[in-house]
Amino acid sequence: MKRKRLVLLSEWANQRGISYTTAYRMAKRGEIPTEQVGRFSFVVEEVEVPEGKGVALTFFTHAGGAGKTSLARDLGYELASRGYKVLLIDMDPQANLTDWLGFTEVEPEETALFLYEKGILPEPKGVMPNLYLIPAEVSLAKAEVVLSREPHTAFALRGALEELRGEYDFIFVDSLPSLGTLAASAALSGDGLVVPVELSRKGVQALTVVLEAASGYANALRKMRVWQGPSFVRLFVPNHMESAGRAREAHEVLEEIAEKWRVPIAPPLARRPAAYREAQARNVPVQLTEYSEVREELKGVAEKLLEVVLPVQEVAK
Ligand SMILES: Nc1ncnc2c1ncn2[C@@H]1O[C@H](COP(=O)(O)OP(=O)(O)OP(=O)(O)O)[C@@H](O)[C@H]1O
Repeated sequence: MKRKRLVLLSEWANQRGISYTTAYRMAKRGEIPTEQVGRFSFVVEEVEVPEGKGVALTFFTHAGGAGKTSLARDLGYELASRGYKVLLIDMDPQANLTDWLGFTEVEPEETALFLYEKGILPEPKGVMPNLYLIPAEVSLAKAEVVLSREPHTAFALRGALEELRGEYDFIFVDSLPSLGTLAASAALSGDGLVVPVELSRKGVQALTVVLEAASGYANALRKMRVWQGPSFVRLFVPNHMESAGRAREAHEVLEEIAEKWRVPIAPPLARRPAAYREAQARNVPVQLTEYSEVREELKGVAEKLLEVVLPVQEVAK
């Protein structure tokens, strides 16, 4: 299927060995099709991408600050700019994903709360070409009350996503830092978990609990005959990598855990506080900050994710 792919004008110029000024002038004269996203100009190219098969993944860990939300935002942007149609669902009442994408005025009925209370998943909002968002706001926390009163509602999101899979290539669910009922409902909604891991002693220790929880979710889905595979955790994404020895030690422990549980590991993302602060302040993915080295890192993580999920996607077809 043909889709629009967005290439940063500066990157497009680089690829062709021409100066940014020349590319900018060509865009101004209408010689190349461009689209504006915030203050960034993109060249629009047509690409062939596989038809929407809707791989749904939950960004999951109870460990706070590991990078679930940043990763959902940045991988969502990365895949959308390659031409994949991506839906992000903010399942965290903190609503950082929603805020960071610049959505500030959100009503409770525009969030997943509407699904738990009324059985309807709200209409996604457009973020940029190929990228959509179901936002959150603080009252999404009330979904926990519904879930404790009506535990079977835990599968509501999974059911709603089944209907949406045909429309999107990827659905990324950003879970909250908890192992409670709302986090479980988010985890049960798709084809497995993407787990960002802070490269520290505490960060890798937290994985024991994540892997136990993941086994529980996988067992429930196996019993329903809706999931099978070696591990429900589909990818570890090491984050906050520093050059200090402690991060390397943590990576070695992560490698042992990953081997034992048969979970692939993505290339690590370096700790770059200034880049992530700038991304939040300007409501853009981190790839659109001044820190261009982070773009290559995110490309590497996206490649690994595609390698991990696409074969299963073919099988599930
Ligand atoms: N590689 C990184 N380098 C520096 N800062 C980062 C990096 N990745 C994420 N951050 C920052 O760390 C903070 C926590 O990240 P994020 O909110 O994505 O994690 P989370 O797991 O979703 O958190 P929560 O537990 O609150 O849901 C954010 O301020 C984010 O900008």
